[in-house]
Amino acid sequence: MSAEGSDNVLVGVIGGSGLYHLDNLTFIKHVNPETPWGFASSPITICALPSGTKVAFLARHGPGHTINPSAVPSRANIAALKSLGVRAILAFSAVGSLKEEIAPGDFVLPNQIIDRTKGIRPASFFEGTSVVAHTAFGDPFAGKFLKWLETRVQKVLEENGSGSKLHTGKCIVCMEGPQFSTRAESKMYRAWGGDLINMSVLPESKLAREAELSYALIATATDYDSWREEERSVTAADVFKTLQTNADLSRKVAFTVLDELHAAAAEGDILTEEVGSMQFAIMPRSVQQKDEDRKKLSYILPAYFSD
Ligand SMILES: CSC[C@H]1O[C@H](OP(=O)(O)O)[C@H](O)[C@@H]1O
Ligand SMILES: Nc1ncnc2[nH]cnc12
Repeated sequence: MSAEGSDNVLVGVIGGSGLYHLDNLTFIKHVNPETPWGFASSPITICALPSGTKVAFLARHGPGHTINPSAVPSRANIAALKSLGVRAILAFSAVGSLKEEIAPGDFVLPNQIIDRTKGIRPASFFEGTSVVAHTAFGDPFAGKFLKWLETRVQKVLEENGSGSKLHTGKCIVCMEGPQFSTRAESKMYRAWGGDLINMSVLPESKLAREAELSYALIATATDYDSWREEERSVTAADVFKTLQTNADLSRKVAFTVLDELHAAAAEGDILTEEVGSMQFAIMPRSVQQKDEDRKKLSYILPAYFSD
């Protein structure tokens, strides 16, 4: 672990489209660790809550939204956050709704994912190494963390009085993009049981699991994608309409939950499922693992790969 860990930053926030900063928190500094997978999307902002609790913030597409979803350096993003000492990641994403009851402006805590990426994104820390690992991903989000968030996010939405609803237990489809879906695809995802769609939750969530980090996504609905017969299909302009309001509300949610989340992370409360989860995922023939690969992997999993 790098010297950056001494900041005691246990919680990382990943901001998506529209959420490029947490300017309701106090800026402390930028850090930009070089990981074995390169640099993160942008320097990571270390910022403080009024209590002094520090958190790390990373803009997924860079602060000027210059990185398209297929090119987000997710391995570097997750590795960099882990190198700071982060144990839990609260990620935000702008999503399309595949269900009538999930309206633009609503917030959602998905618990399942359907993968419609096209295999062009590096999706594992083990890729290209002599180490094989088969990570359990049946429940792609941290279950206890999701439960923990439910009441807290609900409270912020109610207090905000904007009418934004919270939906839980939903399934998000992650498509490759950058173009939006056809009408036929949008309808197919509904038939498959998809409730939401974005271009970012994979491989981010898989990599968080490989790094034994607790990961939850707050999906903020911006549009109805392209399945509604009578409506025109989604455009970026539709997405932009709700992006700013959703981002403002996301900042309120972050401001409200981060102190308590830091405390829970410090106690190990919501982290028990992920820590240790890779132990039986890694194929055990360590004699055949190259030293250079063990060194690389020790950056994210020192418990298994530090000699
Ligand atoms: C701007 S519309 C499509 C774009 O928005 C979402 O980004 P993020 O998940 O980072 O909020 C979606 O995944 C696409 O990348
Ligand atoms: N309709 C949509 N499809 C994919 N990603 C999105 N992000 C926001 N809206 C989206």
